[in-house]
Amino acid sequence: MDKLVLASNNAGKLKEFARLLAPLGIEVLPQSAFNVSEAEEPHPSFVENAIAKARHCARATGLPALADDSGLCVEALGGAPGVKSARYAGEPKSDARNNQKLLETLAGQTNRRAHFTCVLALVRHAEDPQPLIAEGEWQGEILAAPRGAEGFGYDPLFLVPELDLTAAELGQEEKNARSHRGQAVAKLLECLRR
Ligand SMILES: O=P(O)(O)OP(=O)(O)OP(=O)(O)OC[C@H]1O[C@@H](n2cnc3c(O)ncnc32)[C@H](O)[C@@H]1O
Ligand SMILES: [Mg+2]
Repeated sequence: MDKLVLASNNAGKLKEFARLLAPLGIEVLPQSAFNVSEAEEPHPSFVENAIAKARHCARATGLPALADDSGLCVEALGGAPGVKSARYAGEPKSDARNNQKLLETLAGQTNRRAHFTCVLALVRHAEDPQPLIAEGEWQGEILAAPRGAEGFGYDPLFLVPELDLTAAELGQEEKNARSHRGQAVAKLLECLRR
């Protein structure tokens, strides 16, 4: 494998992957470079959606593809928004409206525990019978008001309790060192070295 396509249209994720995948030492291209259409993500689990996105991209490009399906799982909401995190407040996708809806939904709620989940799927080709899968989780709490301007998505509401900082108050290196995505990539790189 000397080239890999990132099967994501999320600018925030792509930025994080650029650093996280540097140790791979291979050419990593965004799927926008190939005009890949947006994949369907209809499944109830992160892993199924990640595989669907990776296969869609590999089919369109003829190259190995890596997809990330991720989301925020809030304990008091039974794991919601979960796989629906990107469109929690409906179409079109909007981080600002998602955060607003989360704050409103959790108003008066004392259990603020939540975690981010990331599932990565790497397929060598569209019909790969053995996708490489790697997962990561990041535990935190949902604040009552946003803090910080880094990152993307729900980062301004996601408090990392041991630091007393939100994910949006962390530099990219600091976030990558702790995040669900950082942990999943570390495991993926481990699998690839075997
Ligand atoms: O499917 P792609 O094209 O990769 O981009 P997406 O944004 O639609 O990605 P997902 O379907 O995996 O939805 C994940 C959503 O979960 C949230 N999310 C995931 N990782 C996050 C992170 O590190 N920080 C903040 N929010 C995150 C954010 O709202 C994302 O839009
Ligand atoms: Mg998506």
